[in-house]
Amino acid sequence: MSDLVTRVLRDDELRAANTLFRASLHVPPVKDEEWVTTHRGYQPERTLGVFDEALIGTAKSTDALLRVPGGADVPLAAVTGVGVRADRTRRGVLTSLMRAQFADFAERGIVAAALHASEGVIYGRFGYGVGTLMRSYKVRRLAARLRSDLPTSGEIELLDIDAALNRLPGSYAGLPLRPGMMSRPQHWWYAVERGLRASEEPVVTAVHHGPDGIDGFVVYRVVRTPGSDGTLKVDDLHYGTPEAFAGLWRFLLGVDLVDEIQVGYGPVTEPVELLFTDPRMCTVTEVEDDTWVRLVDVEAALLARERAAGPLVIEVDDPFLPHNAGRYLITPDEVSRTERDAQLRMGADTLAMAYLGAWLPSSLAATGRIRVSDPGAVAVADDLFGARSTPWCGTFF
Ligand SMILES: CC(=O)SCCNC(=O)CCNC(=O)[C@H](O)C(C)(C)COP(=O)(O)OP(=O)(O)OC[C@H]1O[C@@H](n2cnc3c(N)ncnc32)[C@H](O)[C@@H]1OP(=O)(O)O
Repeated sequence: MSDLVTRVLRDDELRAANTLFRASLHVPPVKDEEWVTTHRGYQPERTLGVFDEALIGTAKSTDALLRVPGGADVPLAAVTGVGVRADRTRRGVLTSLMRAQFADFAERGIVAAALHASEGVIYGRFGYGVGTLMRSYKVRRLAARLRSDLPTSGEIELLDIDAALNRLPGSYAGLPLRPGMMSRPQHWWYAVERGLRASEEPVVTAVHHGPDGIDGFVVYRVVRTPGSDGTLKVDDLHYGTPEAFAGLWRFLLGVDLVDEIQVGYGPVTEPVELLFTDPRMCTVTEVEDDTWVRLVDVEAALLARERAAGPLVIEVDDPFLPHNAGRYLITPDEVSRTERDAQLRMGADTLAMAYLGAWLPSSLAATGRIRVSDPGAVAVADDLFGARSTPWCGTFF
């Protein structure tokens, strides 16, 4: 593999990278007329390519911010567009891309990286772990009744695509974020634009106006098949107040010619079923991994999140990013390197699974992912990393 070259791609090489990525997912290339909007989704200088005689592998990222427990934001690289030419897989091309990406992230002070994995076996070896979770659910639109004690204030307004692209970025930026959520950089909205404009079904955006402006929105499509009522598919749903939560659902339940509402990407701990007089109107169809998170700078990551318990000494193994390897003393006041004996030992991937609160350390210990030298430390770690709600990213990239 020594004759491989891995480097940042020039702007005029991005289309080939996009075509390669799509081919690796068995998806046709974008059409000429779609390339203009697709291209705008690429942040300059953030796409890597691996070459032998030709381009054989690619990965890209977008700079953003990650909300961590306690409310701080850390620099995030949102990684996507990973693909290797089918006749060049299993020769270390992805490994080379990951090494080059992490070197760049570390140099630029990125604290964490995140991605949506196409398969569960790929990214653990590079120190990524399941850091947020998501659930899919469906609601019986014709039978569901909202509880009478829900708030009723606020107004719904429909926006066309141009107005939505104009107003949603600012609206999203003003909403409170859960741990695991991220800022949405302009390049992300550019990438969304192509999907909105290329959709076969009309895409509808409804915003909820509260007393201080837009405090929630939903983006959806209605899919109708001959002989049956439609299915309303929610692509994006965010809100900042109970009024907006109830108001958006009141609106969705009122959309005509719809039998079922499907939400494919929601938070695990979002009490939608409690909006209805009969909670069984909502059926959870799937709970699965959302983002895989990689702590590029373990010390900075631990410092940034809330630490309401401790002291705790953990040892982190990180063969892929050795600067992270070693022992850390974590207390409510500080995070520092230490020579003290470790109470818990874990890989960087496992720490990433606990970091945002997706998995309790006791669960990680029970499944052998955390090696325990001091059994009393497991409860301390649960108090330290345990979350009030299951982290969720809520932005697909
Ligand atoms: C964030 C995103 O964009 S997710 C989309 C990822 N892309 C895809 O799924 C498209 C289709 N797949 C591909 O393009 C490629 O197979 C990739 C990118 C998944 C892997 O690329 P490769 O160059 O084959 O990976 P590489 O050779 O560096 O593999 C490193 C190790 O991971 C293993 N590995 C990599 N991919 C897989 C896989 N899909 N299944 C099982 N093992 C895998 C390799 O066997 C190797 O193991 P080893 O070190 O024990 O020998």
